[in-house]
Amino acid sequence: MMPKPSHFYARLKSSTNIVFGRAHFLQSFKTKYTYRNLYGNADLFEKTTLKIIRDKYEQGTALTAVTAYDYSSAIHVDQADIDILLVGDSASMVIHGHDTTLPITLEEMLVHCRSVSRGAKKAFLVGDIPFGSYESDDEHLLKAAIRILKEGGMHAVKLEGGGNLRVSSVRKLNQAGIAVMGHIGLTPQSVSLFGGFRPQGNNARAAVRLVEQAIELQDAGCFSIVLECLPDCVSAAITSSVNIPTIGIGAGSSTNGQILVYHDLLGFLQHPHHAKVTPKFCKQYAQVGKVINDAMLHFKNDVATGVFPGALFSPYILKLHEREIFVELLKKSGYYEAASSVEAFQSS
Ligand SMILES: Nc1nc(=O)c2c([nH]1)NC[C@@H]1CN(c3ccc(C(=O)N[C@@H](CCC(=O)O)C(=O)O)cc3)CN21
Ligand SMILES: CC(C)C(=O)C(=O)O
Ligand SMILES: [Mg+2]
Repeated sequence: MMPKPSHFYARLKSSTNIVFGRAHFLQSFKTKYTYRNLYGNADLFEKTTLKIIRDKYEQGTALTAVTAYDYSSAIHVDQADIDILLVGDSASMVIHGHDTTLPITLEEMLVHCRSVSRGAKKAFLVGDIPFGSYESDDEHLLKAAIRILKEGGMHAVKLEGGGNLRVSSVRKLNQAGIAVMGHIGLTPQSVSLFGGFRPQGNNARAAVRLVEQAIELQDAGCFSIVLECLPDCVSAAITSSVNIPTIGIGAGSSTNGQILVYHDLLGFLQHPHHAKVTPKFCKQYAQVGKVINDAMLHFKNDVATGVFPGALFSPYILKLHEREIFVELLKKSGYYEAASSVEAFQSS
């Protein structure tokens, strides 16, 4: 049961120091009422906090992360107890069919976030801040991030890149109470600058810069960092330099966790267009695209040959008595063709 508002004020009033009073109030609120009061199910809430990620990291358990873009994919990811579910701006490519992640809008991302948050009950939900939402000013970024949490139902946001501007953005987001995941290495939103989806950290100076960026992002308050398309030894250097979990994609085995795009992991996209954007570091754990193609052809063939739906998949029945009246009524109204088609049906 939620405490009545009068309890809040009584407790606050009775404290001599308002700062102490607030801390005391929060502590006693937490222990006395537990999160069950706020979220309905304390077990589920516990599982969705950052704590589980932190605990796994500290225990040395590898973290798993997968992207999802809608309700049904979110359920699949969630049911497998994947730790982190990322609503990636890769949706721009795998869902919307663009060649890069640049065109997807904040509004489109929010649709994906809302859909995913309805399906996922356990995973920690992270939403990518799309290109164009943080390049101009922090005000803009803050508004986008707040919408991703408030309207999209995410638990945290992810933003790409390092350097002074990003570090200051991460600080501002943290000040606003928003958990941030960093993302360095191949940051697809910089495809224009990179001139393609080019692997990063392939010379010593660039590799050192990445280590520095990771440390800066950690110090700014990121709870985790995605490392994309880096040599294994560069990921290892980064991972050992920070005390927050690194999550790799095409970044070798030395990170604290791995992330893959849903469709890549499932071998969803067998279409030639996707062959060109399914990176070579993706392991396909199934050939779902082939399963879909085969099912489509099977359905088409069944309809063409009359196998589907057949009696088995035609569940709605007019009882014999009603059918006879139906025929009579049709005849009375002069619908002779309709009547004989019902009769033919009866005799078949
Ligand atoms: N389906 C999908 N999977 C992803 O992992 C993914 C996306 N889409 N979209 C957003 C980014 C883009 N990513 C990519 C895309 C292509 C390569 C790739 O093929 N790189 C080549 C070099 C290409 C070049 O030099 O132009 C490579 O050799 O790694 C890598 C990462 C990773 N992300
Ligand atoms: C590949 C992951 C890390 C991502 O940012 C995305 O899917 O958008
Ligand atoms: Mg992304």
